[in-house]
Amino acid sequence: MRLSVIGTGYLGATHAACMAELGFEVLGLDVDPAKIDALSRGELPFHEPGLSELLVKHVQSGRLRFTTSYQEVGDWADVHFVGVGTPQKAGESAADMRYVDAAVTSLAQHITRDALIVGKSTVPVGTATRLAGLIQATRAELELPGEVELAWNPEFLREGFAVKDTLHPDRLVVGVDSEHAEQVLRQVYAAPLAEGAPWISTDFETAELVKVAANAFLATKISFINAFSEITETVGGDITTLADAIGHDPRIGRRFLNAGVGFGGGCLPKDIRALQARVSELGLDRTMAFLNDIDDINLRRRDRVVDLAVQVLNEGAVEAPSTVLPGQKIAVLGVTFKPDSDDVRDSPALDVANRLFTAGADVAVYDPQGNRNAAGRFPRLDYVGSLEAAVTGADLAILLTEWDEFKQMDPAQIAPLMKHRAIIDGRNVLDAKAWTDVGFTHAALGHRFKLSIDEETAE
Ligand SMILES: NC(=O)C1=CN([C@@H]2O[C@H](COP(=O)(O)OP(=O)(O)OC[C@H]3O[C@@H](n4cnc5c(N)ncnc54)[C@H](O)[C@@H]3O)[C@@H](O)[C@H]2O)C=CC1
Ligand SMILES: O=C(O)[C@H]1O[C@H](OP(=O)(O)OP(=O)(O)OC[C@H]2O[C@@H](n3ccc(=O)[nH]c3=O)[C@H](O)[C@@H]2O)[C@H](O)[C@@H](O)[C@@H]1O
Repeated sequence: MRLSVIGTGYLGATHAACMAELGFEVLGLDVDPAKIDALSRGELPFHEPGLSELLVKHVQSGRLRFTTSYQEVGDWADVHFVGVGTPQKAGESAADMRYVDAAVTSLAQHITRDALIVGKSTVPVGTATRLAGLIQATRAELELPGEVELAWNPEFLREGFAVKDTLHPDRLVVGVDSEHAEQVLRQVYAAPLAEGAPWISTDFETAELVKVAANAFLATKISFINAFSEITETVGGDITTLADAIGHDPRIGRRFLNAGVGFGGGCLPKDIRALQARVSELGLDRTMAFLNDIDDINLRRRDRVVDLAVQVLNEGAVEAPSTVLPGQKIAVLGVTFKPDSDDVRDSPALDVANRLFTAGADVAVYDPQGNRNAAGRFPRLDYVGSLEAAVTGADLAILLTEWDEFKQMDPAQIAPLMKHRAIIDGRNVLDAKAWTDVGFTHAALGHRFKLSIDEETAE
C-alpha cells in the first residue's frame, strides 16, 4: 500500500518516517519547498530523538520520498494522511482551519483513483462531516475518476517520544463511516495492532472529540496541581509531596501532576481554547467555561516566576517588576516548552525569559536544543552556548525547562561562577537542601518563599 503524508511538520514528518519503518512506501508533501528539500536530503528540520535516524534510513532505502506536488501524490497514493497545522487564529480562541481546508481541497482536486483521505490534525468537532461534503462536491464538479472516502484518525504522540508513540501507540482511534475505510486503516496499523494496541473504531464526531478531550484532561490535571501550588505558596506545604500522595490513588494517578511553570507547546494551550470556542459556537457557552480557569491558572504561573525573581533579587520586597529588575543579570535555563524538544511554541519558559527582559533584566539564555528557535522569536535576548556561560556573573539563575543537564547540575560547581548565589526552580526538580547547603537562596514554585538574609552569600 502506498501512503502519502500531507504536511511534514512535527506530526507529519514523524508519521511519514514511521510508516516507512513499518514497511510502506511513503511520499511526504509540504507547501514549504525548503522543508521538502531538507527532508529529501535526509535532514530533519527540528529536534526529535530517534527520528533523524529513521529519516536517513528510509530516504536512503528509497521507501520515503518528498514532494511539493499534489498531482504527484494524487496520482500515486492509496491513502493520504493529512497532518497540517491547526494553530490558534490570530486574536481569537478558535482554530485556524485554513490549512486543513486547503490541503483537503487540493487532494480532492488532484486524486485520480480510488483513495482514502485520513485526517490526523486536531480539529473542531464537525470538521470531518463538513470536509466529506467538500470532497464529494469538489470531485463531482470536476468529474474526477475514482472513489474518495474520508476517515479521521487523531494523533496522540508526545514530542520527545514521537517515534515510540507512533510505532507503539497506546491506542488507535479511527472515525469512519464505512466498513471499507476501517479495513484499510486496520491494514495500515497491522503492526501495532498485532502488538495489542487497543483499536477504537467510531464515528467522526467521537474521534474528533476524543482528541480534544484527552488534551483538555491533561491540561486540567496540570492546572489542578498548579492551583494547589498557589495555596502551598501562601500557607506553606510541599506541592511535590501532595502530588505524590494523591497520585498513589490509582483513580487519580501521579502522571501529569508535576507542578511548575505550566503547560505550553503547539497543542495543549491552543487545543483548550479551540475546544471552548467550538462548544460556544454550538450554543454551549457554559459547558467548557472551566477551561478559562485552566488557562488562567496556567498563565498565572508565569507571573509567579517573575514575582519570585523580583523577591529574590530584592531581598523579599515585592514591587512592580519594571522598577526593580534593571541591570540584574538573570540566567534562564531552558526555553523549550519541555525537554528533549527544540519546540518553543507557546513556551512558558521563553515567555518568562522575555518578560524578565522587558522588565529590564539582562537575560542570558541557554537551552540544549532551543536557542535557535527561541532567537527566531525573541532575537534581543542574549543566547549563550553553555550552562556555564549562562550562570557566569549572574545574580540569579532560573530553571524553566527540566533538561537532564539542569537536573544534574552540581551546586558546588555553579556557585563560584555566579555573582550572587540564588536559584529559582520553576519545575520542582532540584534538591533544595543541596543548593542551600552551599549558600544559595533557593525558591521553587509550589513552595512558600521566605528569604533568609543570613543565607545570602553575596560575594
Ligand atoms: N506536534 C505534535 O506533537 C502533535 C500535533 N498534533 C496536531 O497535528 C497538526 C500538525 O501539528 P504540527 O505537526 O505540530 O504542525 P507544524 O506546524 O509543525 O506542521 C504543519 C506543516 O503543514 C504544512 N502545511 C501547511 N499548509 C499546507 C498545505 N496546504 N499542504 C501541505 N502542507 C501544508 C506546513 O508547511 C508545516 O510544515 C495540528 O493539528 C496539531 O494539533 C497532534 C498530535 C501531536
Ligand atoms: O496534541 C498534541 O500535540 C500532544 O500534546 C501533548 O503532548 P506534548 O505537547 O508533546 O507534551 P506534553 O508531554 O503533554 O507536555 C505539555 C506541556 O505540559 C507540561 N507539563 C506536563 C506534565 C506535567 O506534569 N506538568 C507540566 O507542566 C510540559 O512541561 C509541557 O509544557 C499530549 O501529551 C499528547 O498526547 C498530544 O498528542
